[in-house]
Amino acid sequence: MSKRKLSRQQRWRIEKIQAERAARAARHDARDQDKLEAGAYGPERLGRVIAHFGRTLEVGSTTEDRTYRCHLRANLDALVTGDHVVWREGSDGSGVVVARGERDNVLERPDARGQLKPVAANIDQILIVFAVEPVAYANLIDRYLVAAEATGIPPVLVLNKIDLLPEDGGKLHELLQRYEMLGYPVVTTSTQHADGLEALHRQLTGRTSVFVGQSGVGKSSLIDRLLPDEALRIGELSSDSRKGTHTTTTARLYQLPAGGELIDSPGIREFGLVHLDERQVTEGFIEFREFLGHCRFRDCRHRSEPGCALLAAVERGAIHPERFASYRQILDSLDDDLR
Ligand SMILES: Nc1nc2c(ncn2[C@@H]2O[C@H](COP(=O)(O)OP(=O)(O)OP(=O)(O)O)[C@@H](O)[C@H]2O)c(=O)[nH]1
Ligand SMILES: [Zn+2]
Repeated sequence: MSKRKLSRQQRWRIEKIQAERAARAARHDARDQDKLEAGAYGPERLGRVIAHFGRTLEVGSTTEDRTYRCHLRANLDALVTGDHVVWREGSDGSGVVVARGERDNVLERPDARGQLKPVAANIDQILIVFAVEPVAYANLIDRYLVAAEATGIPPVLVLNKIDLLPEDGGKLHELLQRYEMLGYPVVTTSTQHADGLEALHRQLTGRTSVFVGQSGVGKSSLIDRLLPDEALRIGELSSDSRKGTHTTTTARLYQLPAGGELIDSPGIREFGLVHLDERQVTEGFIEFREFLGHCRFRDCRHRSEPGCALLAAVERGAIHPERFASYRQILDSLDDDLR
């Protein structure tokens, strides 16, 4: 609803609620300040945000295998799952977060009003899961790759359900080779073999990862196998859901038994289907980069312009024609979005 359409009474109510909130936060903060000064909080410690519910955070300790419920000082901006923080433990076992570490990167998602909101931070790799069945389309993989490139977080391709591959590997082998030649790591998995996740374990160890991909490719199945303490995981989710309607969709950080972390939420899994602009799409095709800026016209849109460096590269085989077709297709879909 636009601001103009609010009645005076509605506006007054909203202002009153906001003022009450601010007053409450200030009271909290004054209390914190008193407690901090009185030494009711322990020394500063490092931690990482495991999950958050508004200004209440679950913070993982870097030195112990447990988490602490913390709140956030009023002078700090909202934190997201994966943020590194400095926090202090209170005498009652809860804590207060006093500072946020620099973010390496942040993953954003549009909220209900279409505005981008951060959902997770400090991610080392985006695992783009696709499968033998439902069959992986190059264009969809490219779309995920472009979205990943726009975040600056390195993508990894995970081909799941390789137990369903025909003997000769079919057309998928060719496709995988294309991405490997571009420099993208490719991992193949199957949740149906005892050792089907070995390569994936290696890729995940020591890093913070997120899984994204189309419905039905096996993300849940993979994550269930990676986090064998499933009962615990589901328990956590259901206890969260009792606290409110939106909490189940907030991202959560899981410790992988072999080392490394996984950040997961339904919103993160859908990543890739976000809106991108033309420049992001063009730069998201990494093999195009060396040709950009070399077209005859500075504002070349690489359609049919004479002297286009991209078209020339396709012509002499330096850019794969299917990748270029995919590029065009993604750009056309952006035009549709605008209509
Ligand atoms: N043959 C085979 N089937 C698999 C494999 N991994 C998952 N599946 C099956 O694929 C189907 C979809 O798996 P899910 O794990 O629900 O897929 P998802 O990506 O989480 O799907 P959404 O929850 O819709 O996003 C299920 O019937 C799984 O049993 C695999 O490696 N091989
Ligand atoms: Zn051009």
